[in-house]
Amino acid sequence: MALAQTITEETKKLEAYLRANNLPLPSFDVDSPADYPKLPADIAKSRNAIIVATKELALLAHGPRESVRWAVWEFLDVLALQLINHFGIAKLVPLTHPIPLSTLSTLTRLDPINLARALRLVMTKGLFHEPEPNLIAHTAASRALAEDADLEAWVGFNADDIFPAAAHVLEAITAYPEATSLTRSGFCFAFDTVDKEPMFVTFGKDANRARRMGKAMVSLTGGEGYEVSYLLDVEGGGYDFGEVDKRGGTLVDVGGSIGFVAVEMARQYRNMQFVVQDLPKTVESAPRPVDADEQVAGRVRLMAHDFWGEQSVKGADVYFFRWILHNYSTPYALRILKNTIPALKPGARIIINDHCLRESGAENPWDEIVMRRMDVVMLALLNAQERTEVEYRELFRAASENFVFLGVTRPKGCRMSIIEAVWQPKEEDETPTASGEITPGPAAGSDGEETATAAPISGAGGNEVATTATTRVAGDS
Ligand SMILES: C[S@@+](CC[C@H](N)C(=O)[O-])C[C@H]1O[C@@H](n2cnc3c(N)ncnc32)[C@H](O)[C@@H]1O
Repeated sequence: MALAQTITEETKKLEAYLRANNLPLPSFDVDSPADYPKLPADIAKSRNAIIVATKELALLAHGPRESVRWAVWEFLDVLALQLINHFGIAKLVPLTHPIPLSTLSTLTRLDPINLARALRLVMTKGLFHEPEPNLIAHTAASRALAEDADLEAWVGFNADDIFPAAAHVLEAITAYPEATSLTRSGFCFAFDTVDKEPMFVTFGKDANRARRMGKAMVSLTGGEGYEVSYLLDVEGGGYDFGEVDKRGGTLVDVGGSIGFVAVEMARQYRNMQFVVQDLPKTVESAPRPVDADEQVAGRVRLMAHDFWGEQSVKGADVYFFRWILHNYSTPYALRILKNTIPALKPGARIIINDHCLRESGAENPWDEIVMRRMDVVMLALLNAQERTEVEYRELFRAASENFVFLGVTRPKGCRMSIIEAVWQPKEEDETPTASGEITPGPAAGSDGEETATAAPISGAGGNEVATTATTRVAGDS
């Protein structure tokens, strides 16, 4: 079988590389590294081929009917991981020696039966093992969960927030088939906030939940294919801010969280100025100073700003949106772009750093799975979506004819794309604010209902999206 041959050949290449470089061979052993080292491109390709071929071969070996029968049971694996994570079991198991199940059950509120069944199901995913009956020990994967607080947060956010939201998507899209409103998503149905508030507002009221999502985002950003370094690696296809840097230009990172992306940019580009905008509570939680290097910290300004209001930093060179527009269906995404327009000077760039979906099957199969899943996560949480190049182009066109869409690039090895447009107003359209000096005004606040009105444009699959959406964007978010 060709797949079996691929697995053999590519595994040999991977193993030879690891041995030649004195690197540990992959193992479930508790002392094995939790991550692969950075591999050269050809070996990374081999590793990917193994992942894809083993998955495909397993599907073929199961056969069509059995594959479908058991595919729909995968949520039970999530349930078991949710229990293990929620009750902090990974931290209760000693790293150095096994623990009797009976002893472990005295350390947790999970009763012995539920503890044992959750453990034994996650064991099938490589977390924990049972060297002898009723003796529980760590594997490398369960150790990672015990030691990596961001990974724990990632599992918690997915299992406790996204999992219930996903379970309510059917109810949400049955009641509201257009699926564009931020307050009518699966998440809102799951947590009883339909027509009350969007997810970000719910999280804004609960510091622990908001912190967990923030840490989960850090875990995702540290994961393979999402590192900020891709964006900044010019030779590898990242964005070249050299020209903006040369003239000491300004980049506004809209929804820039606690500034970690801007800080990485500022470390590489030593002349540029950065403004990081986010909601007040997020900005308050940013480290002060934002970086230990004074030269960097002195050029990164944190600012509370609500992007449902007009952009208050006028005349910057770049308005940067990373993981922002994919959080919103088209009416809202348009609103965000339109709120930026009054601040734009001719030549100003909008740079979006998000997934850009290609046609089905164009990605390598593992990237395809991750990106398609992310698209559905956006549906479940926010009635939002990942977009294709055509949809981005259309989004800019619908926001204003004065945007010139420059296209989409994608750094090698990265799942995220760089989508760029430039503001080129026809002369009569130029506004006085848009051509002058940078005026970082006070943060705009919004205090209640916002109505996002958009011309009808085609959404994914050619469906027309609603032209008007109403969302609460309360100041307490
Ligand atoms: C998915 S995170 C992306 C964060 C960051 N750009 C990154 O690349 O990791 C979305 C961010 O948008 C912020 N946000 C949500 N609503 C906002 C609003 N109305 N105005 C400004 N920021 C907002 C959130 O607080 C969060 O930091």
